[in-house]
Amino acid sequence: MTRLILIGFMGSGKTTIGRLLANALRLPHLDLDDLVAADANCSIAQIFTDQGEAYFRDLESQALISVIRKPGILSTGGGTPVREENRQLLIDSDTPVVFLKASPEVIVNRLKGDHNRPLLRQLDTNQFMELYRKREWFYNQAADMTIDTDKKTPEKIMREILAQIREVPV
Ligand SMILES: Nc1ncnc2c1ncn2[C@@H]1O[C@H](COP(=O)(O)OP(=O)(O)O)[C@@H](O)[C@H]1O
Ligand SMILES: O=C(O)C1=C[C@@H](OP(=O)(O)O)[C@@H](O)[C@H](O)C1
Ligand SMILES: [Mg+2]
Repeated sequence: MTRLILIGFMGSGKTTIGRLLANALRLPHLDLDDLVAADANCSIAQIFTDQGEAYFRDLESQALISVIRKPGILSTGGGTPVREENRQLLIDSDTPVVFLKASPEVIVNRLKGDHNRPLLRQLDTNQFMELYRKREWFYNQAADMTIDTDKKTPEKIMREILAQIREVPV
C-alpha cells in the first residue's frame, strides 16, 4: 500500500491522522490545504478573504488533480468531496478512501478557538448542522471505509486504519 486518502468534516482529524500514518508507513504526507497554500503563497484563510471561496475551490480541484496519483497519505480538505469532479477523482483513484467520522459535538469541541477555518466562522448552529448533514452524504459516496473517531486518540485511529486497510477491496 503506497497511497491512502483521508476525507471527512473539518476537525475530523484528516491532517493529524495523515501525518501519523505517513510517519508510520514512511510515506510522504500530502495535505491538500498545504499544497494549495504553498501554490498560492498565501494562507487558506487569506485566500478566502481576498479571493473568496469559489476561487479557493478551483485551486483545491487543481491541487487534487496534481497530487492524486502521487505516492503518499493524502489529507483532503473538508470540502474536497463536495464537487462532483473531485468526488469522481476520489472514487476512480484505485486508492483506499477513508472517511474519518466525528460527531458534530466532538467537532465543535475540537475546533473551539480555531481561527483557521473561515467557513466555520460564519455559521450559526443550524447552518452548521445543515452543512454537516449535507456533507456526510458526499463522504459516504466517496468512502471505501469509515472510521468513527469520537473518543479515540489519533494513535488509536491510526492503528485501526492500518488494521482495516488490508481488508478493503479497491
Ligand atoms: N482523535 C482526536 N482526538 C482529539 N483531538 C483530535 C483528534 N483528531 C484531531 N484532533 C484535534 O482536532 C483539531 C483538528 O484536527 P485536524 O487534524 O486539523 O483536522 P482536519 O484536518 O480534519 O480539519 C486539532 O487540534 C487536532 O489536534
Ligand atoms: O470544509 C471545508 O470546506 C474546508 C476545510 C478546510 O480543511 P480541513 O477540513 O482540513 O479543516 C480547508 O480546506 C478550508 O478551510 C475549507
Ligand atoms: Mg486538515
